[in-house]
Amino acid sequence: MTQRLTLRRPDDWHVHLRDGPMLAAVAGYTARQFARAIVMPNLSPPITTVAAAETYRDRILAALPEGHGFTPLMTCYLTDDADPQEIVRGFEAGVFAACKLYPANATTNSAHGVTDLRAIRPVLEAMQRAGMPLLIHGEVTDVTVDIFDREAVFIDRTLTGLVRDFPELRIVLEHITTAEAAAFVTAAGPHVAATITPQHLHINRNALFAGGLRPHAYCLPVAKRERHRLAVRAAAVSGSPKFFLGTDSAPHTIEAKQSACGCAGIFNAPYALESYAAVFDEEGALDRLEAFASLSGPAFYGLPVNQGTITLERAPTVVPERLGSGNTSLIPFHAGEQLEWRLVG
Ligand SMILES: NC(=O)N[C@@H](CC(=O)O)C(=O)O
Ligand SMILES: [Zn+2]
Ligand SMILES: [Zn+2]
Repeated sequence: MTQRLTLRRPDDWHVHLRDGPMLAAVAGYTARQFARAIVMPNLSPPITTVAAAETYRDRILAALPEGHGFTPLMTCYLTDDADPQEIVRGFEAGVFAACKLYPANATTNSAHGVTDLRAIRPVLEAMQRAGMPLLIHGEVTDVTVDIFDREAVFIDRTLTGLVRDFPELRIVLEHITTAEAAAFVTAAGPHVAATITPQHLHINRNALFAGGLRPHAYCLPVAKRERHRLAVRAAAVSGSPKFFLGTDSAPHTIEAKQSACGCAGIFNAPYALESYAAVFDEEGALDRLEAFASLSGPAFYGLPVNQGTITLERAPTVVPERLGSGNTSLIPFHAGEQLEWRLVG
């Protein structure tokens, strides 16, 4: 049995670091586990300009402890009136690593998202020419579509056409949750990839209702049936460079989660690597964790792999019931559970 695992320093290709006191509370957890992270722009108001991304990046760096060695990779939130020039200028200046497409009202802080892809065709054309990645929250917002089908329907109604019309556009289907998404990405060309969260590898939709309503298991896209979890797991451990790590760590205050209308989002940053390691271990695929966590993401984004390594040790780790204090007290993913791996440095 493998007892120690040393990997190139990994990156998180999808994280919500928030702003203000919540940023201060959570940034260190991500910086402790990852060298770089793609930081989601769904603040209120969203990050839509180069200037806003630069000042947000400064606030992230200011929230980190001395000597953190962490690089936030900033993203631009697409709206119907997104400006292709501003976006490409930000990409070429090294401020924007990618653009994020939220279908309007699909998820947290997506009210300003795109209502009709036709509105952003000039942006997509400019991104395709520049080689700038498009990151997609892939769910339809049509309320007549069952919530558990919204990802699969998005693939049929939107993504298939997008990939056909923009064959050179680099696309990441974020936080995939279905067998359909895994199959679509596998079958698509090398410009199409996907990120996978820890929660969608660990839980199926039963977790939302285990003995009662479980707000801390609620995120979007919502966890699906077991057969989908198994398909997403198979994709993650397949060794395919199209599937890589993106935690989608999405902290909300306890009050916002434990509410009559609770927010979507699972806070998984503190034990993300331990959580992924558990999955790769259970699947007999620990030898593929490095590709998933540290190699395939940089390859897709055209960035160098990180210098240095991290080490995971087989040792029981009990995840606390709660982290932090006051207004930024948070319930982490796996709260109160034991994971069999520990990040030792
Ligand atoms: N994943 C979530 O459930 N929530 C995210 C938004 C998102 O990534 O869709 C958030 O910002 O809270
Ligand atoms: Zn999302
Ligand atoms: Zn997200």
